[in-house]
Amino acid sequence: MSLRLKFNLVLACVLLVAAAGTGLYVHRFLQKTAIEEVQHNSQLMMHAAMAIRDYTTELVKPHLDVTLAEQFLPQTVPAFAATETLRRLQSRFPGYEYKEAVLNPTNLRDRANEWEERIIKDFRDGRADLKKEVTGEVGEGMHRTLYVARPITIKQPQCLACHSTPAAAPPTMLKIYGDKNGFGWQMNETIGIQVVRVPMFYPLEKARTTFNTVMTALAGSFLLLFAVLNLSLSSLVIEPMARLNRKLEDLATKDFLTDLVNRRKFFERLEAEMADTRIKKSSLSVVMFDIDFFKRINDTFGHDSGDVVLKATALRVRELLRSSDCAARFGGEEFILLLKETPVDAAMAMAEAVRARIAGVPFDSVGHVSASFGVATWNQVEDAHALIKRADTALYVAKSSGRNCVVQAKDAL
Ligand SMILES: Nc1nc2c(ncn2[C@@H]2O[C@H](COP(=O)(O)OP(=O)(O)OP(=O)(O)O)[C@@H](O)[C@H]2O)c(=O)[nH]1
Repeated sequence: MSLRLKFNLVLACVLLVAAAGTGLYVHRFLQKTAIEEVQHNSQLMMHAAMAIRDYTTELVKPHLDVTLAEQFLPQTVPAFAATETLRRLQSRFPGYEYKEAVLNPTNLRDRANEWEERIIKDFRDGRADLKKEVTGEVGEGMHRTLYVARPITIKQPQCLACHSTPAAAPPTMLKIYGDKNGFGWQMNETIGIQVVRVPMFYPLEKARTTFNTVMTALAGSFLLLFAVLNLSLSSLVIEPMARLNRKLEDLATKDFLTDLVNRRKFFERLEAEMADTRIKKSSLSVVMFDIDFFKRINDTFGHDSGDVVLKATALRVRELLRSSDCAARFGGEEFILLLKETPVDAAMAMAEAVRARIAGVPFDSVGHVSASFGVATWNQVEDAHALIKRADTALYVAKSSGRNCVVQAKDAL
């Protein structure tokens, strides 16, 4: 696995974990904030209703009670005042509701529905604490609302003036509401609940939009970070390392005088090509050659001139080889060629071409130079050392046969 792939996998994992962690935290925080906002709004409505009730009882009712004998004014009833006032909010704030739900109301508009009845009964039967509010959620999606319910318990005897029996009630009230409903209330009886309903859709929708915005910004930042870290990784680590690796590879495999591969690399290539040749059932040859009387060149023209001859020889060899072949400096003034898919006749011809190229054109400031050649074709059985040994022996024969010639190695026993 490449360094970049490993780095990107680790980085992607870290960023995913960070995004998931942040997402979870932000989501919870926004949901909590949205619910708190709804709760705050519901408390605000409940307290507004209580304030209107108190205002009506203390500042409105005493002034209008004197007219009760001639005309019953519902505006003097605290429940009516609170309900009517908060109902006017609904045109500006749809879904925000206040209701005084009663089991047996004077005004049938206030009759409790099924789930309100359940809450009233919870208070009446002691399943809910009369001193506390009950809160909960109803509905789904767009219609999901939070409700707060407080018990309405008869605590003041003057309430019973209108609600004990029709005979005790003001005739002006009976004229409006009749004598069928809203009677029989008892002291300390929980007759209904004040209910506030606040829609949860808007704060939750706001939380969802905020969450999406935060996560999109986070994803954008992470993508930017990903790109910047990748670019930095390339320029600060991967490219310098690749350059260093190439240098190390060159140091380990190249001959720096001739720029040919060295002995170690040649063996590696030879063994790989032998395996390939065996699979393809093809042929492979090596040509070993050594410059004749090289010591004399050094001694006559100097060591530097000897180096120039070695470099020029490498160049001449390279010009003749195919790209699939390989030329190596085997040591001192000794070279070796690896010829792929080359039977012995073609290898002999190549060796002869190289010999002619070296001997045919004089070298700068040194003049005529020659070399002796040994050619061996792999017999598909021997190992790399044995093959080279046979080429070396043939080269020795070429040297002892007068030099500047090509000798074919004997077959291995
Ligand atoms: N200039 C130079 N000379 C080298 C290098 N490596 C080895 N030599 C010289 O090559 C010479 C090889 O000499 P010998 O082994 O006697 O061979 P030769 O003189 O070529 O004689 P034959 O091979 O028998 O034809 C030695 O003098 C080495 O010092 C090198 O990198 N540069």
